[in-house]
Amino acid sequence: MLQELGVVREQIDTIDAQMLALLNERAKCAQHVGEIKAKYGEAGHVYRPEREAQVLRRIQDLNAGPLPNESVTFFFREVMSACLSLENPLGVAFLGPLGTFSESAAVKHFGHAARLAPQSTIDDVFREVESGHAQYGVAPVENSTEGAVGRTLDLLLGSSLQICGEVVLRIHQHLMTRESELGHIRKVYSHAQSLAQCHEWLNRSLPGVPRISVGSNAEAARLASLEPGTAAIAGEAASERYGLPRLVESIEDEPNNTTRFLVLGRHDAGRTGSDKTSLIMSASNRPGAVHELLAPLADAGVSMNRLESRPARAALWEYVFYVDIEGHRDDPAVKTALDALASRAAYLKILGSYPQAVY
Ligand SMILES: O=C(O)C(=O)C[C@]1(C(=O)O)C=C[C@@H](O)C=C1
Repeated sequence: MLQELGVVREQIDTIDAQMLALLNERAKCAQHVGEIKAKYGEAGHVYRPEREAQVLRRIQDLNAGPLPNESVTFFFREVMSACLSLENPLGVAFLGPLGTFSESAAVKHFGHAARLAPQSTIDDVFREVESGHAQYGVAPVENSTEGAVGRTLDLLLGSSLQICGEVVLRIHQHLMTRESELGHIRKVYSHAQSLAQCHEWLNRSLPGVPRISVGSNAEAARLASLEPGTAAIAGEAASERYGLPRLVESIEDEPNNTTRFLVLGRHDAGRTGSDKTSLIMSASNRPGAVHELLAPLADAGVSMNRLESRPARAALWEYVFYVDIEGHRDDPAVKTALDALASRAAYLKILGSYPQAVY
């Protein structure tokens, strides 16, 4: 056996050396790209969301296995993250603390070479990017079970920031504890939203055990790592951050639980052919107004992915509508629809066009 293993390990060593040489070749190309951008006065636009989406989609198309698309996508994202950091490391603000799902979303999108800056509120995430302290921000916008994140929607209304990307994260909640059996757990810590997402599992598996709601999942994991007889419900990032073993994995009641995050910056993204555009509109308060407002989309053959209404904060209009449409604002059909919307809507704000999330 040892001889057979030795032969294959030698092959692996040779391949690793080739991969290393190729990775550094690629990194030199990225440095060269950086020099070209600087020469044409675009040094500030190092991060190119449309290019990254194209690279990842192409890799998925080329992938012949046995590695699954999820693994090769993760790997190439990290490669781009490292290459980009040679051009100019990115500062990315997100809703902290470290160990939350927002951190996982930021890492999933920007890779480990980005300089992550945890913030205490979604308002601070916006502020950090608006002030230029961070180049980009990551903010949750909707969860498949809990619905819209109202604060993010409200801030988009008044902010000058643009949406340049989206991240879709599968939310897996794990029960983590230093205890070896469920029977030893006398208290469960978690964020209220995570407790709600695991409500049925808790009723079934830990009946009568008090559930304590705390500020974040990461805080729950920190407490459970210190206090014997307790557990936390949190994601993988928290379990790794606090070295807390996962006793039962994926305990969320809804197996397709996902959260969508927006990537915010001071520019949006170029066209990739598989894009989204986000808008805010308001209609006057009379019967049929909303239907009339949305008609230009159907007329131009543009699909709507999402429609969310929020009470307007200024009493000028009763409601504002957050609309996601398929396509880029430079696509002819989208352009036609946006021109028609601009002439009908009492208020129209284009939040940005950006590549659809690459999973
Ligand atoms: O193509 C570019 O513009 C690059 O800067 C190179 C590269 C890459 O590594 O492929 C790196 C960062 C950008 O966000 C996109 C792509």
